[in-house]
Amino acid sequence: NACKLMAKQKVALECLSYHATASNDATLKLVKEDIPSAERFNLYSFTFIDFDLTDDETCKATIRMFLECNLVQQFHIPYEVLCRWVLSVKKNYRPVKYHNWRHALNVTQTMFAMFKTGKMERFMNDLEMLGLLVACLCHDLDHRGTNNAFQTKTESPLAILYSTSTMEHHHFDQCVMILNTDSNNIFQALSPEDYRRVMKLVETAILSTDLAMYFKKRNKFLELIDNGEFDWQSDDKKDLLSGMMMTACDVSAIAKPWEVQHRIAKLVADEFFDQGDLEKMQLKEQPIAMMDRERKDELPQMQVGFIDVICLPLYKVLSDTFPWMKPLYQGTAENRQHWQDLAEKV
Ligand SMILES: CCCOc1ccc(S(=O)(=O)N2CCN(C)CC2)cc1-c1nc(CC)cc(=O)[nH]1
Repeated sequence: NACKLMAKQKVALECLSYHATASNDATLKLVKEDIPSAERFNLYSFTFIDFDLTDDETCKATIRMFLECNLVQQFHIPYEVLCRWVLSVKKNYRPVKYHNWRHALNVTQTMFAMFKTGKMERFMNDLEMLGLLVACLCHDLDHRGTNNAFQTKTESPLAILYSTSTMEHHHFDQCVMILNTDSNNIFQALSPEDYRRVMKLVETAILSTDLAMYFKKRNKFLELIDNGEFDWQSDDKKDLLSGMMMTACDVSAIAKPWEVQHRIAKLVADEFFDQGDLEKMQLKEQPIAMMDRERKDELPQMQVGFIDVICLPLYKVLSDTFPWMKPLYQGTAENRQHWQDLAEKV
């Protein structure tokens, strides 16, 4: 309707004033440079840490993951297009405290480690691996550091465009916009059939990162496991497994070594508190505990809740079914103890 059209134009206008694609200089510079090995970046490990990587190195680590999965050769991705696309994706993440480019890189690296070290690649074909890595890198594009509830409450243009999974629809929109920008289309050599399939896969995967959808899907997933499901090859079962893997990657900071988890949790808290401040000032309303900086001493207890309600159940069913995913369950269980110790101190 007219209202949605207006909202779409507002969002588009905001993008017009700002070139979404990477510059040719930046692209050609990246094309010319050597790409360090996967071992140099520790890409095969579930304890990968990005803190000491420069922005340039994060782009090279991303390219290394695509090369390691043999996707560049397999799908005839022109190398310059891959470089431009990675730089364009990075450029379309905002410098917010948590949902930024570094988060996207970490989620993508966890998916890579799941394929390789977690041995999940045996359940995925090449097109699915390509789609899931692209979905991870794009899953939070143009995040503003505020959640779906905030879009609805402030009647933001995005909430008018998408009434459910508001941000996740926008992230997918941005992913499509970048692929449709000149010389950024890494899928350009795919057959029309493969193109349609991989875009559907990317859309489903990005939408599955809305935690509100996760609970519904997890129950369905648990049912399949209880019924002794193991082939995972039919489309709807593959969608379910991919959705679980996307959430597992999205929250995987919870499984990192304690110093890393503790430092990332502070970034998450700071972004939540910024939204809480906006709600106090702009909306004159009391934010939920998670976003209220006056209640920061409840944070350790909230993390224990997050681990018990969202993270451990997911990593348990994944590691029970796919044993090489166990490090994610183990890392999370260890961090639960650390958060519990802090919760008891307060
Ligand atoms: C660290 C600052 C506090 O962080 C949290 C507080 C509460 C809960 S919650 O599970 O109770 N729950 C989630 C669903 N909301 C709708 C209601 C509240 C989760 C987090 C949390 N989320 C993420 C993902 C962005 C990462 C992370 O490390 N911690």
